[in-house]
Amino acid sequence: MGERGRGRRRAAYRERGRRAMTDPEVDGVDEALALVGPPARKPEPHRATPWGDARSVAARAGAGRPARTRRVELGQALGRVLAEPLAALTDLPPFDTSAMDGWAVAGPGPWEVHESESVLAGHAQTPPLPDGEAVRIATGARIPSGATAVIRSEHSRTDTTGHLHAQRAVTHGQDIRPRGQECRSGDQLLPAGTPVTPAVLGLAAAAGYDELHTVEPPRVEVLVLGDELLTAGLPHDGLIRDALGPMLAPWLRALGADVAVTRRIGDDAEALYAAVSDSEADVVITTGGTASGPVDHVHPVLHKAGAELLVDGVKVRPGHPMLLARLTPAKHLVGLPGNPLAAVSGLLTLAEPLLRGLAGRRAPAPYRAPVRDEVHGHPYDTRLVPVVHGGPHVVPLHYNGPAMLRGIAAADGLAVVPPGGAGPGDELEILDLPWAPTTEGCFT
Ligand SMILES: Nc1nc2c(c(=O)[nH]1)N[C@H]1C(S)=C(S)[C@@H](COP(=O)(O)OP(=O)(O)OC[C@H]3O[C@@H](n4cnc5c(N)ncnc54)[C@H](O)[C@@H]3O)O[C@H]1N2
Ligand code: MOO
Repeated sequence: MGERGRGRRRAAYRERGRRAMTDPEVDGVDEALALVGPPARKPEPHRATPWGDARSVAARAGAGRPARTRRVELGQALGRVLAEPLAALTDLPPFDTSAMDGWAVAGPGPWEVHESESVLAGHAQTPPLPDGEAVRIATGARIPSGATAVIRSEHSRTDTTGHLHAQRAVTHGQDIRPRGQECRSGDQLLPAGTPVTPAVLGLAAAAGYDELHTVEPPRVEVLVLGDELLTAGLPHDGLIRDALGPMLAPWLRALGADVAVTRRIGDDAEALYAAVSDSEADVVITTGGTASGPVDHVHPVLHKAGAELLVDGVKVRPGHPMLLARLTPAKHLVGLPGNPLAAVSGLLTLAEPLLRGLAGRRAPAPYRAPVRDEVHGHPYDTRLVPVVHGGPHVVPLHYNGPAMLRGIAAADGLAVVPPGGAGPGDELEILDLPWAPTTEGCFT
């Protein structure tokens, strides 16, 4: 290539780099630098683990320990997962039941009505119903023996002689829910590993349970590092608000963790060492201090604690300095980078698979969706980009830089963008967030 051609190419790279530096959609300084010029040579190989491998390592670390289980009352089981299959303790329904308010009838009509008698839900067995007779019945009440059908009140009329007539054809067994229609005692209703949702609580109660045998949620302690963090008020004098403290505990709970405490620790290696060593949590999560700045104490503290680094950096943007360490066979540490979206990336890359294993949860089925717009890629690493589901596509959101939360706050998922990026219509793996956005904003 001639000098002019090279000059033009350098100018084009500079322009792309300049755009990347200022475009909030482009993911941070690293990408910007990567775009400034064609790499003179391949980058130095580093210890960073490919994104998919890092998730597998974290999942294996979580699954490698037998889960602690406990029987808890139904009211305390929400959000845990079943430690054993949920088997029905009764037939459901437990007896033949009326599905409608109306009349229980026996044999063909018209039927003689006993107005003084009626069968209500919650009452003990009523006398048998002889052929040719009808008795008033409520939804959910036991069907008297001998009854062959239920006629809805609105489909019946009583004549002056006290006889009941059906206004529609009556079929045998209509509007009767037979005993055991939903399940028989002993049937498996749900497998072990099912998250206990409000619906599961309802099913368990209906099936006769007072307590559920559940996996104990892993205990998590969050340590927020940084001298520059304020817990209230407006940023001032180089101090900024702690965005991770308020975000992580509820997010971790949504991932099945029992967050005992969120503690703030300044940039103090001794304090961090003491907090990590003394913690009785199953998982310690730190934020910040993962890089190699003068007050980035996470690596030295792990070294001093004799921890084994299972993942030390991940080929993902944002969040590449994230790490996973084994402090003891029963205690892990996830180091989330301090940049807030980088911390989210670490949460979903390392903390989520680790906690899933410890909480006895099954992995969600991976799925892909076409992306509506072009998404810039990192030259070598995976990118995680906030998206929102919109019709058949997912829509990538702006404001996805490592220090930004504006995009993720409007997102319901993260798209996994391979090195080099994706074009409109390309199918990308999607990591769902455990909630749907409640606000709309001008982000797309
Ligand atoms: N020489 C290098 N420097 C940096 C690298 C690198 O590879 N080489 N990586 C950059 C990347 S990428 C990230 S991400 C950060 C990771 O930094 P740390 O984990 O050490 O985090 P800090 O330095 O403590 O903080 C980074 C940034 O985030 C802000 N922060 C920290 N905690 C919070 C919080 N709770 N709420 C809101 N904001 C927070 C902090 O003020 C900094 O601005 O390192 C780069 N540097
Ligand atoms: O991009 Mo860093 O990876 O800001 O997390």
